[in-house]
Amino acid sequence: MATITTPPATLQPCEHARRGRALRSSPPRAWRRKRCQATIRAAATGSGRHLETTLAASSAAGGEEGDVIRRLQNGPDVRGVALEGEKGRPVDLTPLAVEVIGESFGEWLREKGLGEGEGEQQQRQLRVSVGRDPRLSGSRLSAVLFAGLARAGCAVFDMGLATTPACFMSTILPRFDYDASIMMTASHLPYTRNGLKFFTKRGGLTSAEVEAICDRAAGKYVAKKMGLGGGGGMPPVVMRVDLMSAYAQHLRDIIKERVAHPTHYDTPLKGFKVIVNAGNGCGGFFTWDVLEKLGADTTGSLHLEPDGTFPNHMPNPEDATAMSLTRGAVLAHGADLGVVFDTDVDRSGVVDDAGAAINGDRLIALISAIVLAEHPGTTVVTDARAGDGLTRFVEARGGRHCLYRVGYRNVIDKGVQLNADGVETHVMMETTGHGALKENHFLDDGAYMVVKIIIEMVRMRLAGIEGGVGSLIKDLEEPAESVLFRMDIVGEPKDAKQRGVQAVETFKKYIEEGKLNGWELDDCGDCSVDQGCLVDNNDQPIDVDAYMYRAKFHDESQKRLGWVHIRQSVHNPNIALNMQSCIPGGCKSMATSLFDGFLLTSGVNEFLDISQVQNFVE
Ligand SMILES: O=P(O)(O)OC[C@H]1O[C@H](O)[C@H](O)[C@@H](O)[C@@H]1O
Repeated sequence: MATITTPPATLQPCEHARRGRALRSSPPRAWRRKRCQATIRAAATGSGRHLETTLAASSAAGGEEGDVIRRLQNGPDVRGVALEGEKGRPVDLTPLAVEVIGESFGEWLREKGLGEGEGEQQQRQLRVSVGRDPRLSGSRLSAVLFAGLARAGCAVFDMGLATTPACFMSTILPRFDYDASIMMTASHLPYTRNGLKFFTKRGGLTSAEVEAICDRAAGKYVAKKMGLGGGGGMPPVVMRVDLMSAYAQHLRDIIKERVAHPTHYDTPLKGFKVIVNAGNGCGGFFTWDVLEKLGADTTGSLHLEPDGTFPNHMPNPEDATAMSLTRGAVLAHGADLGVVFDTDVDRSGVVDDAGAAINGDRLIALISAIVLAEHPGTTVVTDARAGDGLTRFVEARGGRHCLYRVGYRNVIDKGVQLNADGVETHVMMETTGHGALKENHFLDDGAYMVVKIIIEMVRMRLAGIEGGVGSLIKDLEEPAESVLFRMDIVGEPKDAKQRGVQAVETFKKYIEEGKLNGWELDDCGDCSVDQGCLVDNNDQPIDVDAYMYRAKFHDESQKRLGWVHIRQSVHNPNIALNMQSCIPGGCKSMATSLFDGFLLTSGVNEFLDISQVQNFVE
């Protein structure tokens, strides 16, 4: 297999990147050789003594065993298999892994200077909260997470079942005001998985920060395996706190204040019927603690009880069953709105009163329409899988559309960067339903997105506007076709990431060298964001989510048929190939061109399972 030596090249360096930041040509950190010495400080159990062991990076932090921990990093999250039951995937998110990651996070926080230099006390104890989704592995893994945090000297606050955005809000809401928070969740992934998301008051940690924590944890893991890490001792003291009631009140207050109902201020949702489908994840609270307390009728809501086996369907606004069951309930009960949350409520989708599913591009359009009315001319950042119709929708309302890398953190970070560069950017949304607003701490919060939509729904009725919220996006042009293929990366799991990069880079090279007729890499032109900022400047190449490209296809008559977006999955060893066409049959033409001209001829079929594309073409 060829070794990747070139960094993922620039499609077209973005103006914002050109301003002051040099492009680095280093390979992604995940497989960069660590040359430093790793110091493992291991506290001897009970005795208070410290063993200090210095190991060469190649045998500890850089060694095979430590890679067990590093491979748990999925972009800005930690994700892994926590329960037996997945064919070919052993448990890797073990209690020991979670404990050392928790401990490393606590130490990392201290190193970042949190809790220092406040008044007389030079260093106060850091306060870290922990929430979790209802997964079966959650309570066992929480216990070791608490232990890891306590070993790092943190005071631990257990919020029990919570949502990911609520965890972040526990660092902001006055009664809580924690230094940091961890949410234990694997979002919409199967019940066998679990994971961690990290927050400080600044927001979610970046991929690079999580990588640093995992690197540190890898050293601890190796030391513990060698019997050097201590452990045991007294169980940590953990304070149980009720965060979700305060978070729900925070959401209720926003709705009350912004609707400012002229006749019933405290119950602005009186007369509205709203269906919630929580998919047995964490979103049930929104029904009884937000909607009903504001006067809404929620009869007919679905799967509100948390159940870590997810017996009905995965909680996910992209899930066809979740959307169609919600649609059925909305129509059966004559509801004004249906709401679908993902497991940990950082994503959502809705169904309008006519039963139309509003997720993906439609949800981005709906939120953009609402926010553009409040902030004319604002920029909307999405991932590059958004359709051309969405760009026209945003532009028709005076907004600007910036298409960026897939991955919610990438999209949010791009918005933060644009604002810092003076480009007013209020909306950052991924087509998966992760949506963040500038007005809400740049936090991807599925419940807050629904709050925005509900406020608009009530305002429309108060203003006597006919039609539900769906009427706000009636001019959104949809693509004629859209397809997603997954090509599994075959072979040794440890080589999967590198093979994935190889496949994606080969695709790019093929197009650049003119080996694929009709194809052209999409770029951002002169980088005015209104032309779509399809930029991959990769000044900070991080793991797999730095390597992704979008290319457009023209047929022999130079007619543009659509585009393809290629990238490596962050969760599983596969290449995701999204295709969108503006004409019926366009996806088949594009798939055929790629199959014959690239997949069969470039050699990538030696390590990619291309059968999905083949079946589609044939
Ligand atoms: O790479 P995939 O398996 O398609 O998953 C990609 C998606 O994973 C998660 O859901 C992240 O939250 C999203 O930001 C990301 O787009």
